[in-house]
Parts: sequence; C-alpha cells; structure tokens
Amino acid sequence: MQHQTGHVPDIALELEKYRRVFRAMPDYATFSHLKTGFFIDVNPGFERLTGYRRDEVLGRTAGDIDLWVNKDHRAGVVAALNTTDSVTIETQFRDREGTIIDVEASCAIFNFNGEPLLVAIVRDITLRKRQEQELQKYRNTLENLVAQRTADLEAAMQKLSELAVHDELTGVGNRRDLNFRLDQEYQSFKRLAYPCCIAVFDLDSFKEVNDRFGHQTGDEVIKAFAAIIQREMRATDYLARYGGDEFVLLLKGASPDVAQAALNRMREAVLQHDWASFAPGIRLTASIGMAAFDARESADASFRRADKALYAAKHAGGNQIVMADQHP
Ligand SMILES: Nc1nc2c(ncn2[C@@H]2O[C@H](COP(=O)(O)OP(=O)(O)OP(=O)(O)O)[C@@H](O)[C@H]2O)c(=O)[nH]1
Repeated sequence: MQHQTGHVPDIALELEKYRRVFRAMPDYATFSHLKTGFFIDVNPGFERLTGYRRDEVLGRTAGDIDLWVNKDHRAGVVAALNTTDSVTIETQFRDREGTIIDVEASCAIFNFNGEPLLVAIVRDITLRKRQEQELQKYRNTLENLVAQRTADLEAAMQKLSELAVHDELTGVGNRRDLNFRLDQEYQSFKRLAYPCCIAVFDLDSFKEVNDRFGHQTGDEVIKAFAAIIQREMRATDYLARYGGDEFVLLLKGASPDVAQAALNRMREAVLQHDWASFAPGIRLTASIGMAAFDARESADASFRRADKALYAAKHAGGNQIVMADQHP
C-alpha cells in the first residue's frame, strides 16, 4: 500500500540522517542565522574545539563569545557569500580559555523555510600551521646560510683575483702582472710607436732597517716607499713590486728626458721623506736604473738593461739615477 503523504516521513527520515551526520562529524559544525548571527545548532566537534557546551551558546552569537579573533574575517565571509556559494578561509578562533587556535573555516548559505542560515565547518589547523612555520624557519635558515656562503665565496674570489694581479703588502701590481703589462706596453710601442721607459727602483741599505728594527718595520718602510712613487707618478703609469724592496715603474708615453725628470722627483721625495718616524735615526735613499724601449730588442732585454743600470747606480754610491747604455 502506498502512503498518500509518503514524502513527509521521508523528509523526516532524511533530516534525521543529516542530524546524525552533523553530530558524528569530527570537525566543528554550526548552523547560525545569517542575519542575526545566533547559533541555531552546534555539534560535539564545536564543543571539543571551542570548549563551550552546546547549551551555553545556543541563542548567542560568535561575537557574544568573542570567537573570531579577527572580526573583519567573519564580516568578509558573510559579504563574500552574497556573490558566491561557499567560502573557505584560514583564520583564528579564541576558545573558552582564551587560547588562540588556527583554523580553516568553510562557510555556505543554506536556506531553511526561506530563512538564510550560515553553515560553518571548521577544522583545527594549528599543527599544520606550526609545521608550515617550522618549514619556513628552516627554509629561511637555509637561505641565510646559502646567502652567507655565497657572500663568503664572492669575497674569497675577489681576494683571489686581487692577489692574482696585486702585491699583497703594497697593493701595487705583482711580478706576474708586471710581465703581462710589460708585454702589453711593448706591443703598443712596437705597433703605435708609443714611447715607454722602464725604471727599476731599489732602496739603498734597506737590509739595515730589517736588521736593526725588525721585519715589521721593514714592511712599513716598503709600503711607504711604494706610496711615494705612486704619489709622484702619472695616473697612467704602472707600478709593480718586483720583490723585496725592488719596484718597477712603466712610464707610459714618456721620452727618456721626461722620464728622467720624473724619476729625479721621486728620488728626491725618497731622500726627503721622514723615515725616522718608522726607524729612529734612519735616512733612506733610492737607486734607480732606467731604459727606454728599443725596437731592436725585446721588452725583456730593455728590462735587463734597466736592471743593470740600477746596479751601476748602487755601485756609484746610491741615491742616483743611471740611464742604461743604448742597445748594443
Ligand atoms: N721587511 C721585508 N723585508 C724584505 C721583504 N722581502 C725582502 N726583504 C728583505 O729585503 C732585503 C733586500 O736586500 P737588498 O736589497 O739586497 O739589501 P740592501 O740592504 O737594500 O742592499 P742594496 O740594495 O745593495 O743597497 C733583504 O734583507 C730581504 O730579507 C719583505 O717583504 N719585507
């Protein structure tokens, strides 16, 4: 036999089914009036998450129990539901004890007898949030570490590339760089007839500074010696430390006469320098040998002539400039 009003008990049955599901859900679930915000029903999941009993909150609003930490989030959800069926946001709830819980709330409008109700299903995501934060912290630490290592590496590379061409004590070119520059200048001289003089400098009796005042004072004297030459040379000239207290200067574009005048200024500056500030009672002078590039010989041969002239200057008593003999 068929019921005339068979659909009535079916709906009651359906509603009972939904009520059971609502109560059995592990997550927080609530029905509330959309307009007033009053809770109509809350499930045991709500009680577990918030610490409030069902009978404490029915007929009250989320605002009454100060549930949403950020009230604007709830207002935003209600506003969004005007234009969309459901909204899911991450926000924070405050439980009965005042503890803040990270939650993910999914809300939808549900019409009951023409009355819009707000259905909210809420999940505690504190653990997931904590894991995310831990992961972020770990990522930040890693990124910082990588950035630090990269900076260290770049600094080391920079230092290495400086050491590749610069003398560590004085900062002027080193011997390896000198060979390269000498060759480069010689090419310009050969191809463009661009004159260049080579001067080799050496302090007279420098050994005495080391012996009497120590190696560290000797280092300071070498640095000051380089600084004097640098101060007096042209910006386009090139200075390198050949070794010990011996320096090589390339006077680019200078004829022997011009070079000799410049070198004489440098010799005088060394003589006049206040060496006593490093090593009491000491006076220092420099010997200088000089040669001009000559197209009939190699750059090395010109350099050797300048070096030989330096020894002639030393032999003649120091504190002087000797021009190399012409290419034989
Ligand atoms: N402080 C210091 N001394 C150095 C360095 N390199 C070499 N020397 C010393 O420099 C001195 C160079 O010797 P010479 O140039 O032959 O000695 P000198 O007394 O100047 O003799 P002359 O050049 O003939 O006047 C030696 O005592 C080396 O030990 C350095 O980097 N620092």
